[in-house]
Amino acid sequence: MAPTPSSSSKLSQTHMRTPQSKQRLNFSSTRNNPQHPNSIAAKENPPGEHPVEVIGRIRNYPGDQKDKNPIPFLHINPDNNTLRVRADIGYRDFSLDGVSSSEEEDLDAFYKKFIESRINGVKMGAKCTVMMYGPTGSGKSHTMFGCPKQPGIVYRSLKGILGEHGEDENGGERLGVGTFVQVTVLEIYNEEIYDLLSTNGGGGGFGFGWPKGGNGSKAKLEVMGKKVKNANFISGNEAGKISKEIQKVEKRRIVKSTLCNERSSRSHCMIILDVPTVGGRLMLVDMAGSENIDQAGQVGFEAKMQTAKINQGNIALKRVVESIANGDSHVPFRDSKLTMLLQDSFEDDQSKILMILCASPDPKEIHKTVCTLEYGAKAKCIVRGPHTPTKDKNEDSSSAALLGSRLAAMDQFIHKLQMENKLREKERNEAHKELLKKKEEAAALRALVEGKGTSGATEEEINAKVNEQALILKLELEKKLDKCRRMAEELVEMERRRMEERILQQQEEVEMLRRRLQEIEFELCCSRDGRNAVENEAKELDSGSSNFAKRLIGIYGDEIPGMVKSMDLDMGDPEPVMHDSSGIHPDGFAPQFGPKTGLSTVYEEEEIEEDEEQKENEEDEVVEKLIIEEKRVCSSEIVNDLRPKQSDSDTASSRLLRIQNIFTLCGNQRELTQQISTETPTKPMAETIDHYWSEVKSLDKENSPPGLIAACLNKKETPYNDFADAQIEVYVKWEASKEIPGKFITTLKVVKDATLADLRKLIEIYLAADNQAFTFLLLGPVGSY
Ligand SMILES: Nc1ncnc2c1ncn2[C@@H]1O[C@H](COP(=O)(O)OP(=O)(O)OP(=O)(O)O)[C@@H](O)[C@H]1O
Repeated sequence: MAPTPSSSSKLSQTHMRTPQSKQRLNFSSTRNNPQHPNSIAAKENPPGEHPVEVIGRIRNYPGDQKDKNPIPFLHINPDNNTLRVRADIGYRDFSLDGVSSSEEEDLDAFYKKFIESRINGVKMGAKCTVMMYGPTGSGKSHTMFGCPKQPGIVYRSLKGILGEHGEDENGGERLGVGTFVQVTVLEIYNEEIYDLLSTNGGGGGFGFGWPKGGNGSKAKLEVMGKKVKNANFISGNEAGKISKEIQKVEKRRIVKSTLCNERSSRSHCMIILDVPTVGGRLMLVDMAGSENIDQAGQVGFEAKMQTAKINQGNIALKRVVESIANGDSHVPFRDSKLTMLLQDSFEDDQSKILMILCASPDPKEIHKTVCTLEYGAKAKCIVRGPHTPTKDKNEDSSSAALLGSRLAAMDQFIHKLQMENKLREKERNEAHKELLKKKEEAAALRALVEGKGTSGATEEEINAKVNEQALILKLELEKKLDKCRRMAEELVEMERRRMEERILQQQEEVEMLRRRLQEIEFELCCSRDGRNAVENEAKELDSGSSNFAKRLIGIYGDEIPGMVKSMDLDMGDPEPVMHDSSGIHPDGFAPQFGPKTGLSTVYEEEEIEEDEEQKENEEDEVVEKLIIEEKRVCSSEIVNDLRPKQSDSDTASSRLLRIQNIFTLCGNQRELTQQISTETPTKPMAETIDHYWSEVKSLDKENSPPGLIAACLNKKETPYNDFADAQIEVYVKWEASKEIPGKFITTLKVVKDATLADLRKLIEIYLAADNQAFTFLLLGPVGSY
C-alpha cells in the first residue's frame, strides 16, 4: 500500500514542522489587529493577511416549501458580500467574503465565482483548504459532491487541475509532462480516521450506520503529527478516472437519517488532493452537520454519544478558530482529529482556507443559520501576523522537508511512469509483431491472387471447358443408353425365339399325344367291333383326326346308361335326362358299352359336316383340349344299380325324381368308395387330390364351393385315407357354352356331402374359367358308361 506523499516520506513526518506552530496568529483585537486602523500592530507592522475567507451559500427551498414561505428571511445585500438575516424584531447583517444563493447561481456558477481561482493557485503550487460548514441539511454535501446533473466542487477541482483529458481546463498547454495528482480520501467518524480508499478492512468496521451495500470495513488510520500514516491514494492524470473512483468511495460514507436530513452525513469527509510536481495541495472538507444533539433528534445514550463525538470536530474547530482569533497562546488543534489534520491549513502561511457557510432559507432554521454566520464571521477575522526571523528559520527547515516530500513523490511518480512506459513498450512491440505478421499474410494473399490472375483462365474459357466436358459426358451417356437399348432388344429377341421353340416343342408333344390317342382309339375299336371295324377305324384314323371326333360321337354320342342328363339343376337349365338302367337313352341315342379303360375326359364334336379344311382345324383345337388321365374302371353293375328308372315327360315329378336319383347315386357310390377306399389311396388318386388342391388354392375362397374347399383344406391336415373316405368319384358329362362349343366327359372326385353347386364349381375350376357357362348333360357313378 503506497503511502500518501506526505505520510510516505519519513522526512516529512519527522522534520516537517508547521511554520507558524510556534507563533500565534494575530487576531482582530483592536490592539493587535493590523487591519484595525488604530491598532498598534497596524502602525508598527504591515497589515497581516486573512488566511480564512468565508463565503455564504444559501441553498434553495427544499421541495414545495418556497410557496409556503414567500418572504425570505435571508437577504443578500447589493454588495454581494453582506447577508442580512431578517427577524420579527429587526435584522442583522453579516459581512462575508461573498454570498451566493443556489437559486440564482448553480454549482457551475458558484465554482467559477469562488473556487476556480483558488484551484488555479493549487495548480501553481499553492495550498488551499475548502471546508463546508453548516447545520445538517443545509447543502454541504450537495455543494461538495453535487448530483449527477451538477458535479460538485471535488470533481470540478480535479478537472480544473488535470483538465478534461489530461490537459488543463482551458485546453492550453499542460503543466509539464509530469502533471498528476495524488488523491487521498479520509473519513473522520467517532474521532477515528478511516481510509475510504482501502477495501481490506484492516481497521475493522463500525457496525453502526454503515451504508447499505458498503464495500466492507474500512481501514483505520493513525495520525502522526499533523498527517495520517499509510493512507491509500489514487494517482493519475486523468480527471475522469479519478472522479469515478471518488464517486465510488464517497458512497461508503456513513450516513444516517436524522430529523434534519434523511441522508445525513454522520462523519467528516476529507479529500486531500496533492499536486506533487508543483507541491500544490487542495484539501476539501465536507463536515458533518453542526447541529447540537437535541436538534439532531437522536435518542438513547449511545446515539447521543455518537452525535456528541461527531460534533467534537465541529466544536474543536470552532475553538481553534476562536483561539486563533483571540490570539491565545495555545490553539487547541489536538482536541480533535479534524483540527489535527487541519493544523497546517491554519498555520502554513502559504495555505488559504475557504470556509463555505451553508445555510437553509427555511425560517425554521434561522437559529442555526445565525450561529453558522457568527462562526464564519469569527473565522473571517483571523489574521495571520507578520513573519519573524525565527519563523523564517523555521520556514527554511520546513521548506526543505517539503522539498524532500515533493522529491519522493516525484520519484514515485517517475517510477510509475517508467513502469507504465515499459508496459506500453511491450504492448507496442507485440502490436508491431502482429502487424508484421498480418502484412506478411496480406502479401502472401496478394501474391496468390496476382498469380491466379496471370495464370488463370478467363471466365469464357472456363465456361467453354465446362461445356466441352458436359458435351463429352452427354455423348458417353447416349452411347451407353444405345448399348443398353440394343442389349434389351437382343434379350427380347432371344426370349421370343426361346418361346417359339417352346411352342414348337409343345406342338410336337401335342402331336405325339394325338397319335397316341389315335392308337388307343384304334385299340378300343378293335376290341369292340372286331377286326373289320378295326380296319375301318384305322382307315378313318388314317384319313385324319376329324374322324376321331366323329367316332367318339359314335361311341359316346348316346347317353351313357345310368347317367343323368342334367341341365344344371341349380340354375334352372334345361332338365337333364336320366338314363334308365338299361342304358338306353330316351332319344335312343346312347349305345351300351361295357367296362373300359380310356379317357376320363373327351371332347365331343357335334357337327362334322364342315369341309375338310375346317375339320382339320377343329380337330387340332380338339386335340389341344384333350385331357388325359388315368382312370379307374368301375363295374357296370354298380352303374346299373344306381341308374334311375325311365323318366317321363312330367317335368316337375321327373325333376324331383332325378334329384333323388342323383343323391341315391351319390350315396351308392359313396358306399362303394368307402369299400374301395379302405385301401391306401393309389398314387394317381393322390395326384388327383393334389391337382384339386392346387386348383382350389387359386380360387377365390369366398366364392368357392364350401364342401369342396372344406374337403381340400381338410386334405391338407388329414392323411390320404381320411381324405379318400370323404370323397366319391362321379362321372360327369356337360356341355360348354356356345362360344366354346363341345361336350366334356370326365370323372370328378367330390366330397361326400357335395351338392350340385359344388360340382358346378369343380367343373368351373376344371375349365379354368369361372365365367364360362356350361350345362350338365349327364351325371352318374363312375363306370356307368
Ligand atoms: N442547492 C441545492 N439544490 C438542490 N438540492 C439541494 C441543494 N442543497 C441541498 N440540497 C438537497 O438537500 C438535501 C440535503 O442536502 P445535503 O445532504 O447536502 O445537506 P448536508 O448539509 O450535507 O447535511 P448533513 O450535514 O446532514 O450531511 C439533499 O437531498 C440535497 O440534495
